[in-house]
Amino acid sequence: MASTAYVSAARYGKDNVRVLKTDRDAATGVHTVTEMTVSCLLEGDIDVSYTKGDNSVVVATDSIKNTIFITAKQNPVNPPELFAAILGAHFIDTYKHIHAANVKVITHRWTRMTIRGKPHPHSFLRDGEETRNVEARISRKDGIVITSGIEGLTVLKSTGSAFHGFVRDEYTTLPETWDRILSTDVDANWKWKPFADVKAVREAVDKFNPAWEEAREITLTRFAEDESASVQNTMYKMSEQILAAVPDVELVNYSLPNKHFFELDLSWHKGIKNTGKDAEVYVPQSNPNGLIKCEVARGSPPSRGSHL
Ligand SMILES: O=c1[nH]c(=O)c2[nH]c(=O)[nH]c2[nH]1
Repeated sequence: MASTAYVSAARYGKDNVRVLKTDRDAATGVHTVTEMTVSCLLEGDIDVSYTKGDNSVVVATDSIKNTIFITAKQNPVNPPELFAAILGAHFIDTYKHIHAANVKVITHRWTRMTIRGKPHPHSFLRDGEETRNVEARISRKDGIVITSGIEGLTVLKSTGSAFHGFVRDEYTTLPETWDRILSTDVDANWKWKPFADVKAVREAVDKFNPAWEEAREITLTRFAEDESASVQNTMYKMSEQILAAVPDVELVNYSLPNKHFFELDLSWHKGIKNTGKDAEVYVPQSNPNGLIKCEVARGSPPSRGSHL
């Protein structure tokens, strides 16, 4: 049968590779731990593995998993941006027919314990489900493109958030509010200007941790201090400030669920006042939730042309 189909895109590899690396300072006895979940998907001249069952082009996903462990043993895993670049570059440097590697590194929190008022040398706690994420695409054609981010940082403020002036029509039931609870799980990322190769990433190595700290600090400070007109407006201010603080970043993205807390009318019970300025007991909603996203770039918007 003449073929009427072809592989228009393909990638494969190992996902959810869990790795823990310890660093033991011999002089001080202080340990540091890094726990990561790694994904590594390859692209290249691999179509025949799909179309003909020809496995001669397949680097087994099991070998990709082994390579992740060996790369973690032989290289620093901090900052994760450098680790991701080194890991991805290995595949295009080692296999001529592999043209790109897509690496994702999720770093989980293990924060040093404070015991009897002192930082403990080898005990850690999981202080929240927040992760530090890196996605890197390492390709022959485009060099190394890295996006760093924060995910799962859950925050709430009990005032300093309003939402009014929105479209009111025959579909609208939501009352305007000048004071509401605002809560979200922060998913933010910042895309770096492309790097030519691993050497260029090494030269930028001191920029990654401060950028993550800045982005996290800006997110928390803006969230706390902004007299929020909407999730949209608050997230834009955060993005703008990250672009200003980190010159090598070209794009900032936020994706924020609006986790609603409904007021509860309790007036049916002995006339209890629990709405408006008397609201104290709220009902947290699991779903549905708002979902507000934006991407913010440097400079001025391109002209969008006429909509006429
Ligand atoms: O900050 C908000 N943005 C919205 O777009 C929106 N829509 C809504 O119902 N509540 C909110 N809150």
